[in-house]
This record gives sequence, C-alpha cells and structure tokens, in this order.
Amino acid sequence: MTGRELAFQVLRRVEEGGAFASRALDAALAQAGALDPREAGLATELVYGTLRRALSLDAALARHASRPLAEVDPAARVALRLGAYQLLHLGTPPHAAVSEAVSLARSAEHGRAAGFVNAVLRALARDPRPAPAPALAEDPAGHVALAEALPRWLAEEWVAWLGPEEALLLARAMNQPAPLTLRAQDRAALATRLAAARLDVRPALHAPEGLVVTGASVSAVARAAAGAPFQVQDEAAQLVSLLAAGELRGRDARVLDACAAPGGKTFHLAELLGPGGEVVALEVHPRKAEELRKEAERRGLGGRVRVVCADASKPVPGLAAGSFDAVLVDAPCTGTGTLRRHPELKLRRAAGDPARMAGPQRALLAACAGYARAGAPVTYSVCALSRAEGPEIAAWAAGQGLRRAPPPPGFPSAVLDAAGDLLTLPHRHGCDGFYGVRFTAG
Ligand SMILES: C[S@@+](CC[C@H](N)C(=O)[O-])C[C@H]1O[C@@H](n2cnc3c(N)ncnc32)[C@H](O)[C@@H]1O
Repeated sequence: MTGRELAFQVLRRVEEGGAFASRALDAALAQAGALDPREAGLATELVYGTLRRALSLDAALARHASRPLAEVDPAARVALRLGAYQLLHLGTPPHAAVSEAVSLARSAEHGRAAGFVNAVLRALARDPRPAPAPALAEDPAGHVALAEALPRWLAEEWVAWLGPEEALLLARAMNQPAPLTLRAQDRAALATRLAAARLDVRPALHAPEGLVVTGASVSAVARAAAGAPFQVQDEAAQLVSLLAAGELRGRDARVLDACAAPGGKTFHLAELLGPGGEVVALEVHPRKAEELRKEAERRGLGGRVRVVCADASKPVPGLAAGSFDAVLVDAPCTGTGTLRRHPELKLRRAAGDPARMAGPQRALLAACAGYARAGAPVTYSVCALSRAEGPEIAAWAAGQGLRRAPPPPGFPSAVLDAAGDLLTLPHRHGCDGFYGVRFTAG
C-alpha cells in the first residue's frame, strides 16, 4: 500500500464514518505493518494537511466545479481534496497529483465520480491558486477563515474575542503540527534517558513536569525511557491539574475529578498528592470508567484513584457535600483548542455548538462546586476556545455566588489572561488552547 492510498482510506473513514483522524491514522499505519517510513510520513502529511486545509481546498475547488462539493459523492470529495492539497501545498507535479487522485476515486468504484475528479483537478492544475481572501482590515473574519481554512463562525468568534491580528496568529498556529509532550514526575531522569538515546528533548516552557520531544514517535520514546514512567499529555492539560490542586502537592488530601476519562488529569492529580491522598474520578460512560480504572491500576495508582461511574451533573450517591480539598470540572466541550491534533473538528463543529455545550458545562460546575469544603478551590476547565464555554461560564458562576480565587503559589503567570484565568494559546505558549478558572467554595 502506498502513503496516498493509506491517506485516502483514513480520510474516507473520517469523512464517511465520523472517525477521529489521529486514531484512524494510527490504526491504519499499524495494520499496514512494514510500510516504508517515507510512505508513512507522506500518509501522515496528507491526512493532517488535507484536513487542516479542507475548507480552503473546497473553496479553491469550488471555482472549477459545476456542482457544489457538498453534493459530491464523499469518496470523490476526499480524492478532490487530496489532489488539491498536493497541487496547492506540496508542489506535487500536476500530472501525478491529478492522475493519482483520479485512480483513488476510481478504486472507490465511482467511475462517474472519477470523471468529475479528473475534470475539476485538471482545471485547478491549469490555474493552481487558492480562492482569494479578503483583506484583514476589510473583513477580518473572512480573511482569517479563508487564509487559514477556519470555519467562518469560529473565525468570527476569535476575532470578536481576541482581535483580528491575534485571531489570525491563532488560526495559523492551529495549522501547525502539535509537539509530542510528556509529563514525568521525575522529569530530569526521563530527560537524561531520552537524551542518552539521542532523542531531541527539552523541558516544557511552563509546566514543571513537562518534556517536549521532537522528531520521535511515542513508541520510540517508550523504548528510550526503558521503563521510566511518563504520560503523553499536552502542556496545557498539565497546567490545569496544577491550577486545580498545585498547593496540595505531597499532601494526603482528597480531590474530586468530576469529568475524568481518559484520565490524564486524574493520574497527574494522584501523583501530586501524598501517599495517603485520594482522587475520586467520576466518569459517566461505563466503558470509559472501566478503562480508566484499569489504567490507574496499570500505572500503580489504583490505591490512590477511586473511579466512580456516575453523572456528575446530578447528586452522586456516596459523595458528601463539602468533603473534598479541591474539585476539578474538566468539562466536555467543543475541543476547538485542540485543532492542531484534531483538525477534523473544523469540519464537524457548528456555530451553535459552544452555546449548546454551555448548558451541560454550567450544570456540571453547579453540581460539583458543593463537594468542595469551605475555602477549597473549585476549578473549571475546557480545551475549547470560545467565550461561551470559557469566560461566560466564569461570569455566570460568579453570578451564582462563586468567588474567583488566585492560582496556587508558583503558578506561571505567563499563562494567565487579564482576568487572572488560565488561557493558553498555541501561538503564544506553544501548547493546546485551554481555558481554566478557579473559584473558592463558600
Ligand atoms: C474533556 S473530557 C475529560 C478529559 C480528562 N479530564 C483528562 O484529562 O483526560 C470530558 C469527560 O467527561 C465525561 N463526561 C461527560 N459528561 C459527564 C457527566 N455528566 N458526568 C461525568 N462525566 C461526564 C466524558 O465522557 C469525557 O470522558
């Protein structure tokens, strides 16, 4: 199998089957077995690049298509985007880009669609220009949307929230590959092992347990680590656990992690606490809760992590009000802060989604704040960059009587916004986009 064929297969799973690109790509690469590393690299570039640029590729293709791309057979649409990405972004010779896209469409048994793919890509190859973007000063959201292939509604949201220049930098950074970031309790020891194996490793900029590895896969890191424990986790996610409970380091405290699976923050919190500490990890989905429990055992944290499968937005039997030293609500969200890792979200999320998520987010925060003892911190976080899921939730909670609390001592001020809340942005901080706000229980 070639890299192009593999990319086509993965992109079809994303487009037609609703798969996550990263998981579908990992699974396809594993299944392909001994694929030439160059072909595997090409497949990765094609999958991520095509999804990152899909909206502007569609705009460029639409100039040459006789019917709207939304009405085209999905396999043909994927073949068109793959061909257009190679023509406009990879400098692939036109003949190769067109003929390979056509044969991919044909392999999907869509003879008629292959003719359409051929005609549209040939026209694009004769005039290989992206659709022109309006000037930033005239139509800021239109410029950001078209120049960086962002949905118009999200470009409008970022422009209104952060201003045109910042929104453009953010959208641009979201089109760059995300680094491989690890968390290790003994960061220095892990860094030494990775460096000894000639991996390119450096400390994360803001998170004290974070390491950034360049040019290596997770399995290469695992081999080099030779048993030294680590977890793959973005730096911003590490900062959330520290915001929630940084001052409890080494203490035998109780922490509630209300939305816990797959468990990155649960395990971080458990490692932070002293040997007699406990993290109660709530997760509403039984399968995810079970996987979380098993992973806690595997990491040797079973004694410190108690997984409870329950809906955290409703009273949870057995959990007493005022019984935790810190509460974290890492709420389900639109995920728009993670577009570098999940570019398919550009195509899946819609304008009304942030407001739609805000209802359950408020319910979770309201229900869980009461589990904190008086004076203990209650932290709300999302890996989403929208006002509705971030600052507007904070304002609503303040209106409900929750008082904003300062971050724990030593927390890096570089990742705080003007209101003192956590706001990480990939172009400024190098990590995923997260928002977090900390309150004090009354
Ligand atoms: C953003 S993810 C949490 C990520 C996790 N904190 C981590 O660091 O790995 C949100 C999680 O909350 C779960 N969830 C959604 N609604 C919930 C609810 N009402 N009660 C408990 N868990 C919920 C989802 O299934 C999902 O696993």
